[in-house]
Amino acid sequence: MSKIQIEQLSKRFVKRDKYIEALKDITLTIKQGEFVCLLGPSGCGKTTLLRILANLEKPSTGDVIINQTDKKKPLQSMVFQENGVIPWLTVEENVAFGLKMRHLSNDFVKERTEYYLQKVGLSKFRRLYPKELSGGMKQRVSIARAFANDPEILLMDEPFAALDEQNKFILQEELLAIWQETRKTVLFITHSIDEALLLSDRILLMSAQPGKIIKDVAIEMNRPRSIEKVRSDPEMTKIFLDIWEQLQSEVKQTRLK
Ligand SMILES: Nc1ncnc2c1ncn2[C@@H]1O[C@H](COP(=O)(O)OP(=O)(O)OP(=O)(O)O)[C@@H](O)[C@H]1O
Repeated sequence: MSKIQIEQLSKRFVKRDKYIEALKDITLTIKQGEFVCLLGPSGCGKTTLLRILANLEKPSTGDVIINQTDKKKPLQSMVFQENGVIPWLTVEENVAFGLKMRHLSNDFVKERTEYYLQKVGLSKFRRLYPKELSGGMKQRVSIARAFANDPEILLMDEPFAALDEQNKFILQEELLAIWQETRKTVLFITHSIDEALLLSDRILLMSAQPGKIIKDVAIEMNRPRSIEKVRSDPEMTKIFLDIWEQLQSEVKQTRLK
């Protein structure tokens, strides 16, 4: 069943007296429960596409349809690279925030909050404020909140980009464990091919500006995956090199513009 349908989408921005063609003719279907990573050179329009899906930006032309199965659920939740937590709320209050806004029963909010705090290993830090947390802990709060909201789709914009390698691997595996349980439809932006290979059912590669989808690769490796398995698998190495070459050529084009 299709969860997200994008038809002939283009986006132009006006900057001073010039047009910037950020996205061009994007047509795409994402299935219910699919984990899709979006890769592409800097400035190719990845965040713009995510913002359109989050209804923070309107397409210039074309349509976006998110297939809503439950009207009581939010359509989407977003996780950003940084600053996604509310500084004056505790860890627990941050995770519960979306649920409280929907006026759900206190017992339900408490149970869901507790569940996701445990999933990301933050139960004993529940009373801390964001300024008392490390970068990795803050991202865990954002992930817990996004999943606790139980949205129709999850939009993640380089959520691990600011973390050190070790923390990144741990959070990637935690995210996969929660995703495998919930089977949310996820659209995840990354600059890392390794990250995309580890996480995705499918990788979409975008061209240099104006952003178009130039490659759509199914990643069929069995789950659960680990970075060690991904790096030692010959098929994954082949896909890595293929995407690497194409990405390099798109990055070079960006530099020539
Ligand atoms: N509100 C805006 N007004 C004008 N131009 C914009 C606006 N938002 C984005 N752009 C332009 O649209 C293009 C795509 O930007 P976007 O942030 O979507 O790219 P990106 O692929 O996410 O980049 P990065 O990988 O560096 O985060 C860029 O040229 C950017 O300058």
